[in-house]
Amino acid sequence: MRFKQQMLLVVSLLIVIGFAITATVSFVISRQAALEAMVQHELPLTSDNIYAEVQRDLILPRTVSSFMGNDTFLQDWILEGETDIAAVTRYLNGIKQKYGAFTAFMVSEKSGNYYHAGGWLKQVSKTDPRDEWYFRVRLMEEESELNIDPDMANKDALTIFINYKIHGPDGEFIGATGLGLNLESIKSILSEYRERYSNNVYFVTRLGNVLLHDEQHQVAENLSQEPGMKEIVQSILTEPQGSFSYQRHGKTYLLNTRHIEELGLILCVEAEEEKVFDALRPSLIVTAIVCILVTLIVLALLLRVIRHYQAELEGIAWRDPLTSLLNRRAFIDRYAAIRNQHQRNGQPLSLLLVDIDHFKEINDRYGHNAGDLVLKGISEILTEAVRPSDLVTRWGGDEFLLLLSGTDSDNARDIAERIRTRISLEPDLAAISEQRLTVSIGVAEQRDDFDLDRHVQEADSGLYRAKKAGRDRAELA
Ligand SMILES: Nc1nc2c(ncn2[C@@H]2O[C@H](COP(=O)(O)OP(=O)(O)OP(=O)(O)O)[C@@H](O)[C@H]2O)c(=O)[nH]1
Repeated sequence: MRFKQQMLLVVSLLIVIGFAITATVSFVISRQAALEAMVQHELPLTSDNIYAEVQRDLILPRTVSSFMGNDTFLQDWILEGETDIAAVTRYLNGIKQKYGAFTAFMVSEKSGNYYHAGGWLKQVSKTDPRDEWYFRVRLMEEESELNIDPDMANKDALTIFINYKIHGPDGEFIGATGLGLNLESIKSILSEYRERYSNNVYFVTRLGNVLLHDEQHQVAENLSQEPGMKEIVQSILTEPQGSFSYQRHGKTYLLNTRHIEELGLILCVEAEEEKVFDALRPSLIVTAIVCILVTLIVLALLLRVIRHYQAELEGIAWRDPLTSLLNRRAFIDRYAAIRNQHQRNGQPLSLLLVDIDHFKEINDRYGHNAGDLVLKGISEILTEAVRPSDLVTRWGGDEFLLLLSGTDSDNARDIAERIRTRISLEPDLAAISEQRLTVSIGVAEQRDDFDLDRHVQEADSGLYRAKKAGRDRAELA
């Protein structure tokens, strides 16, 4: 491989490796930062917001339930023997309508009757698991509780019940009342969070049963059934708050948990780790594009610089600094190829060896600078006199060697004659030497058995003849 290509390869490799290292390091750092932001800020913040919204949704129903538990109408109605069922039905229905509750209910301790907005529903029974709540409430120390149960009065729809105790005038327990709230409103909060932040939100009971989840998010019925959660489920159920990561279906999830004491539930907010990297992808793509562009630009510049210096070096190596003509080395380098090509094509090829007459005198009389000007002037005339495909060389000192393609000796001699006349009539050259400046030219056509030395020798013989014959002429060998 050539030096230039090696250089370009090494430089592009260095740039690409440099960019790859920088991009990898910045990706790893950004990934870490994004994960930390997700674990430490986004998930806890989402959890706080949902907690606040759930709280807000429950405040009014709690207040209304508390009001019902302390309402003298209900107390009196129970104590007076529960005679006017229509009155209590109206009362419960009114509250249900006014506060948009799912249900409003009241149970009498004395009769065990369960009333709701539609009237009498049933009698609570210790043996019916559905009535377990009532027997729990009557024994509990607190005045109220929150509970999630199916509502028998509403086709067993899952409902949040706010249960309040009712006391008689002496503080004795005479019944329980309260409101039931539709879970749909809370479910819609979960959907909203999934759509807005693509976070999965679900509620789990203290036993790990998944109670409430966004419809589009599939979760096991109990956290312990989720294989990836085996090791963390105990911590989720016992620690008031927690940050976890676990695997599900080959994907990693970041999970934030928080116990909501008022509901007896655990709020779980989780995000897919992959989604965190989605945000980093555009910056990676931009880095890759910048890397490619910078590499291409640097390579293009490098190529230009290399070409420039290569041309400059070639100029130094192959050209005569005074006249900018090809030097002897360049001529020797090219001669063989040109000669072979002409031989193959059966074309003639001729040399003109041009030597300035009495050049030494010009140098001696007018100085070296004047001599240099003459050399430059003649090189310009020579270049103009032949075709661009011909070679014009400063052969050495005041000698120029011209290689004329497709030119036989007759033509070469004509060209030599034209050059000679042109130089001898050039006023600028005459002005330097204060007399007509002339050249002598040796002409030699290439022959099959000629190499360069032999060919030049032949031209030199012609030149010698021209000089000998009195100069200012062109002669064949
Ligand atoms: N100014 C100048 N002179 C040079 C340069 N190279 C060679 N010369 C001079 O060119 C002269 C060549 O002279 P010759 O070819 O030997 O003799 P001449 O005076 O040209 O005489 P004839 O060739 O016999 O007509 C020498 O004096 C060299 O010093 C150059 O680059 N610049």
